[in-house]
Amino acid sequence: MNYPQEEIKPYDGNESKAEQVEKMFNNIAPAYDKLNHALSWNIDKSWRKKAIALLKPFAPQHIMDVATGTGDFAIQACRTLQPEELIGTDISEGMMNVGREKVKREGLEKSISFQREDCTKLSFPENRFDAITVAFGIRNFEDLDRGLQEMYRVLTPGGHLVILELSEPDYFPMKQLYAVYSKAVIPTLGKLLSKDRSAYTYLPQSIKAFPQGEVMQKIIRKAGFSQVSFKRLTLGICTLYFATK
Ligand SMILES: C[S@@+](CC[C@H](N)C(=O)[O-])C[C@H]1O[C@@H](n2cnc3c(N)ncnc32)[C@H](O)[C@@H]1O
Repeated sequence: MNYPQEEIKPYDGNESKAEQVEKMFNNIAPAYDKLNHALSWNIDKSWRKKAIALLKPFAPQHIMDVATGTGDFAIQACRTLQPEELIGTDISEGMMNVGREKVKREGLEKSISFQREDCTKLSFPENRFDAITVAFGIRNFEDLDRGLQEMYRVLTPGGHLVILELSEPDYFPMKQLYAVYSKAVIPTLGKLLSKDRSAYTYLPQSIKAFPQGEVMQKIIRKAGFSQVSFKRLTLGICTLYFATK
């Protein structure tokens, strides 16, 4: 255990964090998209857009979307970047099944495929991808360092990593607004729509514990990445990290 969020699990019980996270996302998969867009008031779409725009100048052809979930980031990246292949990877088949249906509906099956992979032990060879994206997934890893090292290993030299992660705002008024929103609105709406209150209590707790800004920048560097930069979005409720192998 290196970081506090690695200790925070969605449920009580002895299963590992990875097992509990997989169970949680399988549970909430049918409600995830609706809840995600409702809780973020659709701002998540513009965050993904900003992240994808960073990759555009490099025209990556082999992309992996880690913790792809229901595939929103993968679909948006595929439309904008038009790569030769985009593989969405995740530990939750329930989430990816929703994604598979969406990809079919969008007619993108030729470009996007899904594969069950735990990012802390990827089955891909070295230098396999020229870009990796991760949106709102890295916070759930049982071993953050290992996950970053694995992404570094499978990226080609000069390839890019883009991470979007939720964060806690530092300043008035967003700090105070966020405190109320995360303690009252998120767990209540989460329980109502997904029937899994633990999942939406876990969400703000894991955001609070997760390394942010400069601290996270150092952790990404420690995994081997260079030119690591970050930008706070929407007054700090989300942070966008960009790094190069
Ligand atoms: C909040 S969802 C994000 C989904 C998607 N990226 C998006 O932008 O909506 C987080 C996803 O991370 C996945 N996940 C958690 N730990 C993982 C791991 N170790 N390896 C791969 N995926 C993981 C979960 O199963 C879940 O689908």
